[in-house]
Amino acid sequence: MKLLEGKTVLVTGASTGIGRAAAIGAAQHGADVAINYAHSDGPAQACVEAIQALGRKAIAVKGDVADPETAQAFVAKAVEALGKVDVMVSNAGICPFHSFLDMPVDVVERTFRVNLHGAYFMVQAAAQQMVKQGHGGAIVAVSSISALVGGEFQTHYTPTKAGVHSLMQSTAIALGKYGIRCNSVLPGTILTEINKDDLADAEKRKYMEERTPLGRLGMPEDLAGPIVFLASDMAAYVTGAALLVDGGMFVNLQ
Ligand SMILES: NC(=O)C1=CN([C@@H]2O[C@H](COP(=O)(O)OP(=O)(O)OC[C@H]3O[C@@H](n4cnc5c(N)ncnc54)[C@H](OP(=O)(O)O)[C@@H]3O)[C@@H](O)[C@H]2O)C=CC1
Ligand SMILES: C[C@H](O)[C@@H]1OC(=O)[C@H](O)[C@@H]1O
Repeated sequence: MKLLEGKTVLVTGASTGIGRAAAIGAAQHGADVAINYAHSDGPAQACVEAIQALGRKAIAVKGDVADPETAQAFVAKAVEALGKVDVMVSNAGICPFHSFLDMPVDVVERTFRVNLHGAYFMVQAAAQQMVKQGHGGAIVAVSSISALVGGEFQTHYTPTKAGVHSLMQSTAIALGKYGIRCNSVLPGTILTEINKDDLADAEKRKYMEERTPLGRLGMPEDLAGPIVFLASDMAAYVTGAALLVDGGMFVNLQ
């Protein structure tokens, strides 16, 4: 059963990792897809080709989500190429691990701007278009288990993920009257580029695996199903919700 037949889905940060898996997952469920990315031209093009190989339309639009104009341009180009916006998956993010006491100001500001300001303006631009179209829509933001728990080397990152979770709660209220649903997924530790260096430490990786009741770290594809579900009419009465996708890590106190 295809859950997104006839829908147009926009995904930010979809050259690699969770965004790429979400974009391809949406195409497997019948959607045309526009992806945003910042630097990785080759992987972004490869993602577009993977979607086209599934028989769906796809475009890649390069742009830094930290710049509010990127959001307006992404939505405009998606509408020009694919006709409309039904779903926005706000996923782009960075996590430059760093200790707290000597945290450089520019690392904090960049992380806030990409992860939180970027999500805010992408969600706003998509919602403006959905309201103009007049037939509702769905927004799924990629927050994190880190919205709920802390990290010693993530003091600049975890507040952005809590912020994204909170943004979905408030936009669910602001946009419900337009039939636009807003939800977040909260991934646990998923093996992607963002944590390749961090998890190169074999001891840390083993510790993270052992903390996960399902016995393994996540793969980007583990997020595709939950994101497609929240984007689809199967979740027609779900808004303002947050779905942990963490192999059980959050509940594993001892
Ligand atoms: N991996 C994990 O364990 C977890 C990840 N997350 C969240 O998942 C999201 C995706 O990360 P993940 O897939 O893991 O990591 P990746 O590094 O694989 O993917 C990050 C994506 O975001 C894009 N991106 C980065 N900065 C910008 C920017 N300024 N403007 C536009 N696009 C940008 C990258 O594009 P490019 O390469 O072109 O720069 C890339 O496509 C993030 O929001 C992260 O916080 C949440 C919980 C756990
Ligand atoms: C990048 C980290 O490995 C990852 O990011 C998150 O949001 C998770 O909490 C993990 O710490």
